[in-house]
Amino acid sequence: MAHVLGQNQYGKAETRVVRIYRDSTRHEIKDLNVSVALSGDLDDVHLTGSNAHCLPTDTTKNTVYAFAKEHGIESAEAFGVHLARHFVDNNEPIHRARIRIEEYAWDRIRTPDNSARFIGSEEVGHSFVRSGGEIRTAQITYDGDSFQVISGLKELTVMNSTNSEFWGYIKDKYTTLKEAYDRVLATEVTARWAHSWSGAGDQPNWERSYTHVRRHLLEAFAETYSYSLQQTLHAMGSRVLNNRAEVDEVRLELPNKHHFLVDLEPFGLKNNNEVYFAADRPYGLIEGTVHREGVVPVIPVA
Ligand SMILES: O=c1[nH]c(=O)c2[nH]c(=O)[nH]c2[nH]1
Repeated sequence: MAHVLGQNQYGKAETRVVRIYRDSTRHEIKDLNVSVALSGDLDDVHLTGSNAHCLPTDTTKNTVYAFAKEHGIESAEAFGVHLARHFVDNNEPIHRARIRIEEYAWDRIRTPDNSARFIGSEEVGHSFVRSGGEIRTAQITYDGDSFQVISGLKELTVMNSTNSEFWGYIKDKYTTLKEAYDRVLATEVTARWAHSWSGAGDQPNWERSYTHVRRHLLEAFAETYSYSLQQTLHAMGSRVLNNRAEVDEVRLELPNKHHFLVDLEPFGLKNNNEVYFAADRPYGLIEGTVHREGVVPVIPVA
């Protein structure tokens, strides 16, 4: 019985590229993990043994490094747009490119030492410490006609130590959860947001856009008096759409990082919402998309 070759794609995954800008003594760093996935007229590669349509994954890796030198890395998104356009526009059998990028942030190390090799304001121009915070993500897809850019972040852990309640839910014979009128709300945010830019006109200022979207996500989390993580999710997505015209859709994955009050009665102590057991699993997983009216959501539901 003949089998059908279904969707397929290939490319070098997780090319780690670090680009250092040495234009002054205050160096700049871009640290990316780039995964290329190409698809197109690739039946023969799978079916006949002919590699005539196959651009080697090794070449896609080399292209990442060469572009880091030749074009620089202005932002993860701009770099991905560049790569995607290159692979599709220059290789006839390749009809679609999907570039996934993770970006790791570095902070500058500051020191009180004022010796000559330091560049003022206690900042060391060439010394960095990897930021402990979130990982920035980007996915750029190009089909020869238009681009789709989905920016994002993951591992952004946040907590509200009050202003969160959860009550009034369905109760059945298996329900043991006590209604909460003042609880800890903590989550590790995974967010992705789709841009309206699809190739025409200038690209958005991706760095600026990212900074503001991140800020709005955090501000909405902090400012929402929450009756559920679902409500907080909607507030976070809405706030981004209300404030960032370049974004059409926001998808959030919010694990509820439960903080359970520890029973201190056995020790003769009263727990006034002060001592918690931070459980790591299982966790409630709250996921949802908020998008503009009339926009067809494009962010895949993972
Ligand atoms: O914000 C919450 N949403 C839920 O759906 C839920 N379910 C649960 O047990 N705790 C919570 N908290």
